[in-house]
Amino acid sequence: MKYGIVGATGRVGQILVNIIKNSDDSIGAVMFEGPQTIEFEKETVITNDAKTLLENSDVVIDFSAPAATQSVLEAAIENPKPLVIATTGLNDHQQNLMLEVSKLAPVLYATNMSLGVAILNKLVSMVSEKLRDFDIEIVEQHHHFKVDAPSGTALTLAESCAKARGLDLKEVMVTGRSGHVGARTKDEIGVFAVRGGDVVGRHTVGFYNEGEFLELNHTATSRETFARGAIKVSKWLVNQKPGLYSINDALGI
Ligand SMILES: NC(=O)C1=CN([C@@H]2O[C@H](COP(=O)(O)OP(=O)(O)OC[C@H]3O[C@@H](n4cnc5c(N)ncnc54)[C@H](OP(=O)(O)O)[C@@H]3O)[C@@H](O)[C@H]2O)C=CC1
Ligand SMILES: O=C(O)C1=N[C@H](C(=O)O)C[C@H](O)C1
Repeated sequence: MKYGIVGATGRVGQILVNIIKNSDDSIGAVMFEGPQTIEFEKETVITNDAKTLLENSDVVIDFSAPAATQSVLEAAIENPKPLVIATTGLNDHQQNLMLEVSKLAPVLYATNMSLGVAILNKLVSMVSEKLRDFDIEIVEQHHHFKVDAPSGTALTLAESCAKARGLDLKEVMVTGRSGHVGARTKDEIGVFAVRGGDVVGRHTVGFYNEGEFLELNHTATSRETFARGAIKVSKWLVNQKPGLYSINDALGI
């Protein structure tokens, strides 16, 4: 299979490139914005043009930035290809574009490509529904280079918690508290971002009540987890019909 990689020079992209280079698959094309900081095989097309990337790939994996994801989605309307999108911080327009492309080709969007987080997401949904009276607070920790906050994963986890209680996340999410903010309201879901050092990714979903609390935590210790997860779901995605898929669909959980 020929992969197209958006964000090939990035922190995750470089790991992805190395894994695929050492496998039976190949890299048809890579896309990034700035200078070329790593070596590619001579048959790999290096481009910053999404159309060229799609033309030279059987499946595209995207760990980049929302602007790059948008250009790939726009090009995919004309040249649909299976897309695995891992970039976070997408706006409503970009998410709608993804929906449009998914009518033409299989698209999988996951804010976290790890199996552990996929399971965590199912757990928090169950706990949120069963422990209805418990206050939910989510804390995520990431490296100091991360540009979006809260993390895509934290937002997905918050969305699962809200949905399990029949709440609209937009109405109940609180991302900061400072000053005389008053007592916590019952339905609030707090989502807080910590940034520092080289933390790969840590998410804690806490359920707090009087007399007890439960905290569910996932910690990623290597970015290889995300890269390997994305490759695994790509192999599943290429055999699917057009549609918008989740990581749960690909993992069968
Ligand atoms: N779903 C998941 O499991 C995970 C998702 N992520 C998400 O993946 C994304 C990338 O993360 P990370 O690897 O740490 O980021 P980096 O900043 O290290 O890498 C970003 C890559 O995207 C490229 N890029 C940025 N803007 C453009 C553009 N306009 N056109 C083309 N290429 C562009 C960069 O190229 P250049 O450097 O040349 O500008 C670089 O290759 C983030 O959104 C992050 O949240 C990260 C880990 C796991
Ligand atoms: O930017 C990162 O590094 C990560 N981003 C994803 C997110 O925003 O949830 C996934 C992972 O936690 C690492």
